[in-house]
Amino acid sequence: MDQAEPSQTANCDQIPIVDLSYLCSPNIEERQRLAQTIYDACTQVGFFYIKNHGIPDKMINGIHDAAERFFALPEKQKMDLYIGNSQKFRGYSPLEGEKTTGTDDDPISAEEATGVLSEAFDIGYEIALDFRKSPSATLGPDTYGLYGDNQWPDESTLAGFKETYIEYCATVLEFCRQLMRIFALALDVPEDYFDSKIQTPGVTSRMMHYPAQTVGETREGLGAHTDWECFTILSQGKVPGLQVLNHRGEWILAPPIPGTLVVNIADCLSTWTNKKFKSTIHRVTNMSGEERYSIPFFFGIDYDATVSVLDNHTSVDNPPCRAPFKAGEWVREKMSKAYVGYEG
Ligand SMILES: O=C(O)CCC(=O)C(=O)O
Ligand SMILES: [Fe+2]
Repeated sequence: MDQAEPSQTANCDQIPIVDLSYLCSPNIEERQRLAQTIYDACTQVGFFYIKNHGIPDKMINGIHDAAERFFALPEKQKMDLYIGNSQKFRGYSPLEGEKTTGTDDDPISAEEATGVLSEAFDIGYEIALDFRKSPSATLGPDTYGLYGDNQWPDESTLAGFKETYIEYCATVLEFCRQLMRIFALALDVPEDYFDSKIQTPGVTSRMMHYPAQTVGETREGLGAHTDWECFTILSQGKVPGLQVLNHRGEWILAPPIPGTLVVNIADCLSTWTNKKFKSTIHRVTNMSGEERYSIPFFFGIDYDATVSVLDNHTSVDNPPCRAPFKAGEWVREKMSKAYVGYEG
């Protein structure tokens, strides 16, 4: 892993903490200052903790309780929601259901891919988790087969589970739209630059459960990877396990810090910036001796929208790193590789 390209490693020994108090400040200078801090974190590290983010503790605790209740269900009940039954990669993925497939520069072939030491429950964008959509709205075209059709446990199995998860996602989704405006400022484009591209955003969230690893265990909780969308908002609960690759090829720890969430830049936003923002490689190894639960929320632009390197981030000496592509095409291809064994 010491061969990774600079845009995928953190240039630091520690993950910075960013105070988001001014995220929605009416004062543009305060927003600009925050944008500069975020620019520095994204160009040097690709990961940062956020505090004063406005997502209530009660909601975060509620979603972790829901995750613990979900994973405590008998395997049979979880398998009723098996992700392999979904055309859209939604549902329950049992222990070792997902494979470590490596990164673009350091891929692991399907034959050599090992199962991860975690189980997960995945959902994607649906109308109910978007405060901006009326409950009677319907989903538009689904060119890439990634919107809607979540597999939810019944109320009789897990009372309140769906409502809790939907409310959490709706709140985080709105927060992400706001964060996208600060990223626009940080990238020196109009603050509303991305607004038209996040009408029906490409969103996935997952609950994850990592059993405590024992000494000598060679499987990882989650293998080294970059995320695929624009950025990720991660709630880690209380148990450490997340590690981030730095420029010296060392895995630095990103333990939970009370009152914070973690943000990391993912491939699509890194591409918009011609890789100036790092999509940093990370992994999870749970050596804590305790069960670990985390809730990543992956935020991307509308699947039908095009990711295209920003003109003001290219020059004759620094041409676009990639030709424009549809967000949905990229995400679908990545998902098909990670969930080896079925096509979705
Ligand atoms: O569980 C974590 O802390 C990180 C999970 C993660 O990196 C992912 O799901 O992409
Ligand atoms: Fe990740």
